[in-house]
Parts: sequence; C-alpha cells; structure tokens
Amino acid sequence: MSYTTAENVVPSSTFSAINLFYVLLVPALILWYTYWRISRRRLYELAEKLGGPKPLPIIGNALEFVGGSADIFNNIIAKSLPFDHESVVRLWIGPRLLVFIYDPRDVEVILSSHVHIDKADEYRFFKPWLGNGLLISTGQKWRSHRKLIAPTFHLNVLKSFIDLFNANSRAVVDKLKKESGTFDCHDYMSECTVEILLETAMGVSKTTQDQSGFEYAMAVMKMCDILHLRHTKIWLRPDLLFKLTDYAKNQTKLLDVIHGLTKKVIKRKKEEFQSGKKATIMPEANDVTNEVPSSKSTSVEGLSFGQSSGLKDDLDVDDDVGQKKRLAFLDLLLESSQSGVVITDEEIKEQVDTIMFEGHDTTAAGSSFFLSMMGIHQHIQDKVIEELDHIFGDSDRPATFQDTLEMKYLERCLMETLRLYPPVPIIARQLKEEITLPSNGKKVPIGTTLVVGTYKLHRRPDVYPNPHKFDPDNFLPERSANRHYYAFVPFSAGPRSCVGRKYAMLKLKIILSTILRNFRVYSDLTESDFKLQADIILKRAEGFKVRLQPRKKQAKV
Ligand code: HEM
Repeated sequence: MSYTTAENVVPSSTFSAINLFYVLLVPALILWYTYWRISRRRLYELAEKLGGPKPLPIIGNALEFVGGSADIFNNIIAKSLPFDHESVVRLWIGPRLLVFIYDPRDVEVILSSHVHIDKADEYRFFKPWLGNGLLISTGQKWRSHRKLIAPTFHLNVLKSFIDLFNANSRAVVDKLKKESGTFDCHDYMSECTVEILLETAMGVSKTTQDQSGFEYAMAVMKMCDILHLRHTKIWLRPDLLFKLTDYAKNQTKLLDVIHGLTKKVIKRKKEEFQSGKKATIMPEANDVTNEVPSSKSTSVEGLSFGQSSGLKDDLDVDDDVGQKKRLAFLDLLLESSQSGVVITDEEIKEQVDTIMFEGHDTTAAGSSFFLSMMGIHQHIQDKVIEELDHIFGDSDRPATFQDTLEMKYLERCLMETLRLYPPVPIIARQLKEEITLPSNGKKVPIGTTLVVGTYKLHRRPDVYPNPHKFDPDNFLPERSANRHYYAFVPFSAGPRSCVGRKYAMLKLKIILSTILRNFRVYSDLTESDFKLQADIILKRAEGFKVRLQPRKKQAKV
C-alpha cells in the first residue's frame, strides 16, 4: 500500500495563493504603518514639545510602571519633579500619549469645559463592572442620566438621611469599642459606608441586609487592584491577552460578588414597588429640621461642600427641585423606568453599580485618611474635640444638620485631608479637540489621554505655602479667598463634577464627629511613614493603622 504525504495532496495552486498572501501582506503592513505614522504626525510633533522622561522605542515609558502600586506612585511623582516648573509631564505607554497637567489654569480649561467631557480610553476597563454608568458614559446618555440622578443628591433629599447617617455612625462606634490595640480603620469605614449607601441612596432597610456589605467592599478593593494592573501593565491592556490570565478568572468571581449584591438590591426594591409600596417622597428642607433657614432655598451660606466657594455646578441649584425629583436615588430610577422610556432595567443596574462603587470606596479612603491625620496631629485633634464638646457638651444626642454647619474646624480638617490625600488622585479625559495650555501656550494634540494630576495640583508651593504640611488653616475664608478656584478639586469640578459631593461631605461630618465624640485617635506612624498607592483610589499600602482610646466627655460650658 502506498501512502501519500500531506504536501503531495495540497495542490500547487494553493501554495502559490499562500505565497502571494505573504508577499502582499508585508507591503500592506508597511503601507498601513506609514499611514498610521503620518496620521499621527501632529501628535508626535506636539508631544515632542512637551517635557517628560525619555521614552524607549516601541514601549515608550512603560518601564516607569513596573513594580507594585506604591512603587509606581512614588516613581511617577519622582519622575515628574524635573518638570514642575511647567506643570506638564508627557509619558508614552506604548503608542498611547499621556499628558499630566497640574497648573490650576490648565485644569480649568479641561474641567470647566462642556466639550472635553469624554472619559479616557482607560476607563473602558471598568465596563464589565460599571457598564455605561454615569462615571464612564458620555454624550446624550450621560447628559440625560446626569439630569435624572443629580437631583437625588440634592440637599433636600440628603437632610432626610441624617437619622440614618447617625444610626450607622453609632453602630460603627459600637464595633470600634472592641478594638484595644493598633488596627486598620479602613475596614470599618468601608463596611460602614457600604451599609449607609444601601440604607440611604438604595433605600434597603437594615433588617433586609445581610453580611454582604463587607464581602462587597472587599471584592471592590480586589477589583480595583486588577483594574490598576490593567492601567499600568502594557501586556494586560488588550482584552485578548487579559482573558488568558488568572486575573480574568479572578475578575469574573469578584464581579459575581459585586453584581450579586446590586442585583439583590434592585430585586428587593422592585418587589416592594410591585407590592404597591410607594417610594417615599422626601419632605421639603423646612420639614426635615426646623433649624434650617425658613426659605425654600437649600443653599447654605458659607458651607463649602468640598469645593472652592466660587465654583458652582448642577448640585448648587437652590430652587426647589419639585416633588417627583425629591425621591431617593433608586426610588427615582425605578419610578422613572415605570413611567416610560427614561431608563431601562439594564441602565438602572449600571447606575446602581456606579453609585455603590463611587459612593463607598472614596468616602472610606477619605475618612480613613482623616482619622490618620487626627492620630498624627494631636494638637489639631484637640481643637476638633474642643469644637465638638462646645456643640454637644456631654450629651449623646444625634447630630443635626445645624450641628454640621457649626463643625467649622472639623470641616477645615476634612478639606485639608482631601487636599493632601485626594481619594481620587487623578482624573483622565480623552482629548477630542486640540487644546492650548494657558499656563505656557503649549499645545496638546487630539487623541491624548489628558490626566489632571489632582495630588500634585493640591501640593503646589505657589498656592499652598508649606504644601506638604497638614494645616487646616489653609481653608480659612481669608486664605481661600484669593486662591484659584481650580487649585482644589477633590470632587473634580464643572459639568462632570462628583454628584455625591454634598452627600459625601454631610455623611463624613456625621461619621467622623460621632467617632471623635467617643474616642481619641492615636497613631504610632507619621506621614513620612506613609506608603501611598493609587490603585484607582488613593490608599495607604501599609493599611490605615490607628489606635483608639475611649473619651471622657466634657460638660458643655
Ligand atoms: C470623599 C468622597 C468622594 C470623592 C473624593 C469623590 C470624587 C470624585 C471625582 C474626582 C469624580 C470625577 C471622576 C472622573 O471624572 O474621573 C467623581 C465622580 C463621581 N462621583 Fe464621586 N467622590 C466621592 C464620593 C461620592 C459619593 C458619595 C457618590 C455617590 C453616592 C459619588 C458618585 C460619583 C459619580 C456618580 C460620579 C460620576 C459623575 C459624572 O461623571 O457625571 N461620589 N467623584
């Protein structure tokens, strides 16, 4: 029997077709590459004029992102120093151009713009988790959903959450009583902020919750690690390669936990709706507390709510927003979905996932940094405690909205914490139009990932004297008065500012004042011991280690 080899059965015409394919492929690739380079000529020309560490061929500055989160953070900060005189740093990650800006005049061009509102391509890694929620969506979808959601964080609604903020703050104080030595306060802050979000924005009562809050918070932390890896490791960027790694398998498991909770929350609320339970319409401002000025206006003079007092956004509308819009977040979304085409079930899920993430991890980091600052700067803590004793005396009563207005020094400490340790240390946009930087007249090309370096912006020596020192007096009205509005943007600013800004400030004041009414905080470390890492949210790599001592209350004088 004779066997024919494989080559013999392939007709020679097929061979020549394969050869022809390769012969044509090479010039096609060369042509495509030439076209690609030419189409990016302006990008290269303008990038060349911006300062930055020298890039390597093909990989650019990708080696700057080698190592753990804390190493990367330190390295990027150190590598930016030689370019501080211009406050612009150019970096290449492979073919992607990143331009970091941290001059308030340049930051204003981006954040105040209604044109540069598209999030950077890097936000796509959030998509399997947050879908097209408010954080990443753009265009008409973002505009209409922002219009729908922003009023649910209006002060009228927030004031009705005060009882829940108080109850959860007391619950966390009870849990903290068990800690006798040094511990990581971030775990407590995380769990507490998830539970508050479930009870307030989502309207899920405590009795229907289970242990999933803590599990959710931990899954979010691990997801952020994976996303940070995808931002910084060039080989994890393409979906095709990422899917082959164990990180992808881990991501699927984490998303099961995260989406499990959000689906459960929506299901419960829907069942309530179907059983005829109507969404609670929040009482008007004046009904919630008789201590608030008696006009329909809900703007409160002198209260900064986390941004320069000269800045205004859609959260600062001071007219009454109307009865329908005075619903809490998830109630409003479900009402709107029933009444027509405003929002679909899938979109509700995306928005719930977005609010759950943005609303908890940021405030958990902010409150943990605040407690660390109190532990380190005892003389400043003395002044906060003095203020709280003056407001509350030796009473255990819950805090009112009026009390939060009187926490002037605590508010300054909170703002100073957000200045030095902004939980969102960078904000990134995709440039769809070329811009000229007002600070130095240089141009940044279309296609750039433009990064607002909030961490560096907040530590400018020409804006904040002694910029690395924790000094709450930086936020005295006379010191803030002449400062550039965009020199302090922990919640971003402009049309894409944080919708949870007022919610976060009010909630933080109640949680932190309740903790300091019950404990004195100590820290064995100083700020120079901090190992900062920025895996999406700024954190201390070594954990937020503090010690607590129960306080003996002072009588009111
Ligand atoms: C200390 C606490 C917080 C800080 C520092 C903070 C900071 C920020 C920043 C910087 C942005 C802009 C991000 C970007 O453009 O990439 C943002 C957006 C956002 N934040 Fe917050 N946030 C905080 C709390 C909250 C809370 C409590 C909520 C909700 C309950 C929330 C919901 C959102 C949403 C939905 C967006 C996207 C807004 C849009 O693009 O239209 N945040 N936040």
